[in-house]
Amino acid sequence: MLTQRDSQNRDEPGYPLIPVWTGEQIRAAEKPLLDAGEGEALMRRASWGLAAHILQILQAQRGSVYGATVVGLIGSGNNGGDGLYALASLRRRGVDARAVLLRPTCHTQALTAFCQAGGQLQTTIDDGADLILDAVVGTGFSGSFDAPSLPQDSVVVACDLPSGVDAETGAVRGTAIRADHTVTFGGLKTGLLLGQGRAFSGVLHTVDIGLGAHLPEPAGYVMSELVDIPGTTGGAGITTQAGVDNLLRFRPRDTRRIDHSSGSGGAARNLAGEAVPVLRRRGPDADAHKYSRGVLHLLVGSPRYPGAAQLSVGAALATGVGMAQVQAPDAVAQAVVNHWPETVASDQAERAAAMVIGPGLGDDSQRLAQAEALLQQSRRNAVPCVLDASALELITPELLADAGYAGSLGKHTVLTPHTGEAQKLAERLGDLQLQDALAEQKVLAAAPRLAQLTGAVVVLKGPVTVIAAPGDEPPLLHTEPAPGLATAGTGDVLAGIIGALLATQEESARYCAALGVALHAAAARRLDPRGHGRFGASALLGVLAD
Ligand SMILES: NC(=O)C1=CN([C@@H]2O[C@H](COP(=O)(O)OP(=O)(O)OC[C@H]3O[C@@H](n4cnc5c(N)ncnc54)[C@H](O)[C@@H]3O)[C@@H](O)[C@H]2O)[C@@H](O)CC1
Ligand SMILES: Nc1ncnc2c1ncn2[C@@H]1O[C@H](COP(=O)(O)OP(=O)(O)O)[C@@H](O)[C@H]1O
Repeated sequence: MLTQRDSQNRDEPGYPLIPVWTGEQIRAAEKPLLDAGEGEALMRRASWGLAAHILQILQAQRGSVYGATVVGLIGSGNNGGDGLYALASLRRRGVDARAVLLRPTCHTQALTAFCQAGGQLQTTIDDGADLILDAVVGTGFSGSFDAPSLPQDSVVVACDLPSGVDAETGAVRGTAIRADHTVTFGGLKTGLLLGQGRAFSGVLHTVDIGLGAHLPEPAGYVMSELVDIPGTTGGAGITTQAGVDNLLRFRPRDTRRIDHSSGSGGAARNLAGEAVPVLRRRGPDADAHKYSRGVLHLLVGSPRYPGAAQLSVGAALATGVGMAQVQAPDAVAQAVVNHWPETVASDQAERAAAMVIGPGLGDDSQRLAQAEALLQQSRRNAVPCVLDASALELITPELLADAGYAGSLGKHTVLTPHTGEAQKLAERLGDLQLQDALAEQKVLAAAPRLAQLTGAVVVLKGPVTVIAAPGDEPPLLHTEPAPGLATAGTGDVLAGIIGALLATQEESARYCAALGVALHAAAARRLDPRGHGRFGASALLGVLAD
């Protein structure tokens, strides 16, 4: 039976978590199967899935597959083998599939299968091809890649990973082939979502090649921007072909197509019927009052940056709190109250269920002293707290070493640095491992390291945002593009959103931080679905409540 709360939540968008692995993890999962002599079977499954996706793409593009021209660019390893087997399958469906061998050697059995299906080798890449298949190099990529030039008008499909993209970091080494679609095997790879990998991969499709039980704990979970789609979600440890495709293809504007009336009390499920974790905001209890719902205390703004206070308070109100109270110099507090009359100006944080410390404090020494005192109060009483912007400068080796706190800020504290702020923190804490990870743009390593060093939840912000908690829970990633967020003040909005969630949700700080990041980006994508970036941070406030 559904409770009143469940029925409210069913209308609330949720963000299913999809597991992702590094290329090395996928290769390690394949190893026992390869050792058991199943390599050929894996390759057949991969290539069959690849061909099936190419047929769908051709069908959508041309209205039919018969007579379509596909040119495969074939490398020397198993990636090329997958490509050749897929081309052989396509020929059997009436596709004019040809191959260009880009290296002196290739997978011999796959070449034989291609030739037996009537395939011809050629030395040039035709201008008129409907589709180019990039099967030059996949997870075995080393060194640097020199991408061939491709005809402008052909759709490009990458086999497993666009050639030239690092399977772990998404970095392009040399030049890479830019794909419109990537069909990847065994599970989503981090390199398809991080760095330049996201832009080079196009639409992602996955093919389940039966690695299931061999897959290790994921390197992280990517938050999908979706509501419930019963039966179509890729779950932990299982990546389902239809599931992940649907998840990654859906966009917020498509949500009207999703049937809220069917389903299972709001839980997303994978094709095996298993529940997958979904991040979802809860509304207030019917019998809540403002104090039980949660008071958020914000120490924000300074004479130099009064606007930051307006943004973070406005974001907290639009996200939903029992009460927002602002601690700021009189003129700043007055401006906030004039703009948001429901706000209470207060220098006392006694009733606070959560705090936001930092947006707009700048280098105002008086404000920073107040911030330090409030941080100590949060620490003493374990009050959930967001530390943002210049409040991050309060984190020093001495603060962490403070007796009684075991070298930790505590899992109730959320730090929200962008990579520049994280770099400064790394230097202040003297941690070379973190400095190196940041310098190499290895955000999936950097965020957990900072969480480990501080004992706090870390939101490492950027085009891809990584949320990591101390301990062994895998990091969460937000990768859906929202380039318009690269504008002043959006970080202040994020701090207010996360603060409101900490004050009102019965969930961990890690959960609230991740949900806040998803709500923030979803608001930007609703406001600016095409990514034109023609909005300022304050416009986000108007769409946060949607
Ligand atoms: N291992 C397996 O059993 C399976 C592997 N699969 C496929 O196999 C791929 C991995 O296969 P491999 O381990 O053979 O590796 P790849 O085929 O990805 O790459 C290795 C080959 O590419 C060449 N190469 C490396 N760096 C290069 C560069 N910078 N420029 C040009 N050529 C370069 C190497 O000389 C080597 O021959 C996966 O991406 C996937 O497509 C799938 O068939 C599923 C099963
Ligand atoms: N190119 C981008 N794509 C998506 N999100 C971005 C991009 N650049 C910045 N962001 C997001 O915008 C916000 C900026 O925060 P921050 O740098 O603290 O801004 P400010 O201090 O001006 O408020 C973060 O949430 C970050 O993840």
